Amino acid sequence: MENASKPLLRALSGEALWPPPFWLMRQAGRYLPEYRELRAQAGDFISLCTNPALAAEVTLQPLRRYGMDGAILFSDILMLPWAMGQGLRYAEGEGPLLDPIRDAEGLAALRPQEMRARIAPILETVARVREGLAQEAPKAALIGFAGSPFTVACYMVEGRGGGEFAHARRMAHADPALFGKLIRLLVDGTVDYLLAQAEAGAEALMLFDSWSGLLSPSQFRRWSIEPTNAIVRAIRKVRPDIPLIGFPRLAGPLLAEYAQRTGVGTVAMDTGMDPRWAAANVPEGITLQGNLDPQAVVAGGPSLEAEARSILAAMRGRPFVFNLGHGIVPPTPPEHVAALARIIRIG
Ligand SMILES: Cc1c2[nH]c(c1CCC(=O)O)Cc1[nH]c(c(CCC(=O)O)c1C)Cc1[nH]c(c(CCC(=O)O)c1C)Cc1[nH]c(c(C)c1CCC(=O)O)C2
Repeated sequence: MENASKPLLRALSGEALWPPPFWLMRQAGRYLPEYRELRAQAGDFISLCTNPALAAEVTLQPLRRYGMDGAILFSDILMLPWAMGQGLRYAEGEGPLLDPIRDAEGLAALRPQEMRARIAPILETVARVREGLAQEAPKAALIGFAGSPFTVACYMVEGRGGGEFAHARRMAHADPALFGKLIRLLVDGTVDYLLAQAEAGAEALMLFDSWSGLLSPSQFRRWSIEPTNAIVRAIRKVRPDIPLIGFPRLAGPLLAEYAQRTGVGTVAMDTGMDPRWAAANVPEGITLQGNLDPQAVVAGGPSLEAEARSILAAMRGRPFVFNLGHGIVPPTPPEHVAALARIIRIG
């Protein structure tokens, strides 16, 4: 299927379509009973991410219910440090736990040379999802992804989420040489990883910088914009036309500078971003994506409808992809997602 006939790829390449194409961050996951069933079969989360048959199935589940325009590879941003040899587990109710890297020895213990072999099952998932889409949803496009270096470094240094990543942010100030070395390792690893996903069949690539909004403006430029730009330039050399989406969550007004300077063709807006401000301050040629509050989807009803319509109205006439401002949360009733899909499709 040509790019030209896939609405998501057209919008990501700068076309204003109405109604806009949509997909939802974390569209595969615990809010779906069919996900919980396969997750239980797989055992732990890493086993699910490294089982191509199950991971491909989970990727396709939300499209069967809701007909999104995009499927996002079922994996996790922390599979990259895992593939580089960092200890990782997902504890029930605690989220990811990693063996923290706090010094040069910890960094030296990583084995980036093993990465390619360890991501093989994830690339196999990509290939299977492409086949599945060709069969079941030929107009939907496959999005590959990675975390941005800063956000992945936050988890690698801290060892866990749930706080404000004080150790990682402190290391960035106190030992920028060491933190910079970690960031460079992640830039190179992320370029390899994303190009491998593209080679395996991913049609667009997204970089999640979920925690870049914790940085001061100068640190944001150094640890979010610059590494993202390095990744974009390296990918463009090999894949000049593949759509790239950047998500600098909580960046506030720095979203405009991120859009101008990273080179991504699409920026994803978080829940707190005013779409009208973004429309006025992000260059016209850049596609916007977002940004419905995931809690509005949990609530459903008139508030869901009013919020969705207000985003649609603000984005009319612009290259735009409807999405949430952050991932779907587990308590979301599946029928509210169906209601949202109907609202978007009416435009
Ligand atoms: C920061 C981050 C992570 N992972 C991700 C981010 C960036 C986006 C964001 O800010 O949310 C990205 C991610 N994680 C997952 C996907 C898969 C594709 C999809 O969006 O459907 C994607 C794109 C699956 C997942 N990643 C995780 C799950 C839940 C695992 C389970 O089934 O128990 C899923 C479906 C686990 C995870 N993974 C991560 C955390 C903090 C957690 C625990 C919290 C939680 O459970 O939601 C790290």
